[in-house]
Amino acid sequence: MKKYDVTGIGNALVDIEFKVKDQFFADNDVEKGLMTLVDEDRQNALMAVINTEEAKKQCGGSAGNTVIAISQFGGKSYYSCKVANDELGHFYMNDMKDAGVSHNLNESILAEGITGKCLVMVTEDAERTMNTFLGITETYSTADVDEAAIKDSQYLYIEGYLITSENGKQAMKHAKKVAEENGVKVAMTFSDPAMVKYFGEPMTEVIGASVDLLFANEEEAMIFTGKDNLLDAREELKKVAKHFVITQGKNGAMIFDGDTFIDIEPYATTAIDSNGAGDMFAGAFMYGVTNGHSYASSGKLASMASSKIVSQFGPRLQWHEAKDILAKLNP
Ligand SMILES: OC[C@H]1O[C@H](O)[C@H](O)[C@@H]1O
Repeated sequence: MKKYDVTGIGNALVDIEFKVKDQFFADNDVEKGLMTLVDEDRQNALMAVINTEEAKKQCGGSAGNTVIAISQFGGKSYYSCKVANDELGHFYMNDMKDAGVSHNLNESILAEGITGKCLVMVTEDAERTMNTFLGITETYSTADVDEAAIKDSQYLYIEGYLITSENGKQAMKHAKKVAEENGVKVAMTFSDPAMVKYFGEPMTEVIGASVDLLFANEEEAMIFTGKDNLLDAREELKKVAKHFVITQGKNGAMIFDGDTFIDIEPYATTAIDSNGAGDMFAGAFMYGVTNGHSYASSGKLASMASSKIVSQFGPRLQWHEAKDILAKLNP
């Protein structure tokens, strides 16, 4: 019996999420729809032109959102990450604890520096655009990987955003090696189209021979495989992942269970904010597969949960919402 269902590794970022009009991007020279890395001055300049009082502040990061989702459904998750000894670092640590996620953060060992922050800009079409200053999480390295937690988990979950630095890439490879040497399954997410567009080669290097479970959206699947249609892309993905999930937005998702493809129906909703929809899908799905559900049932749970997430502002469910969704899955 493992202590954790899933141990995640990824960037620890405090999200400052707010609504903008499309004009905001033109006025402030921001590229819509992507995650763009920025320096602290640039982020502060953007902060100066938004109404921060209307913004929502929560601990985030792609894998962070996923391990929180696992916890909210009743799973046991652990997050191996890095924040600084500053106000946002303490906020992050406490928010993770309140979300029921075990972690490697400890007040007495937080390093000096600046905690990473992500400005999440949400437009009326529910699209999310992110400008991220990584701060101290940019130094996340092999030394920060919690090997004991990985060994005591059913799955290691690797966030694709770590690929932007050499030390992040080494941490991904090291964590994967520790997992594989100890019979722990390896799951990975591409995180964002920009990660496979600009870091396709290092991403392939991290994947190595294969991963057990891969999460991608349609755009990421096609960019990574170099195919211009999903049918070809999904055939190519079989070469690098034993099982995989391709999320398809309002069209649901498809799962490859190692043998056949399973179509997952979407749940109709009015989309408000797509931030964290993929993270929620992965979290609900991994809760399912580590807690005795079939791939089809886990996919259904994930589809219900991610449709709920896009219907509201922010990447996290309320605890009672997670409970309600589970109750609908197992009436
Ligand atoms: O996937 C969404 C997450 O990615 C970014 O890292 C933000 O923190 C946001 O919460």
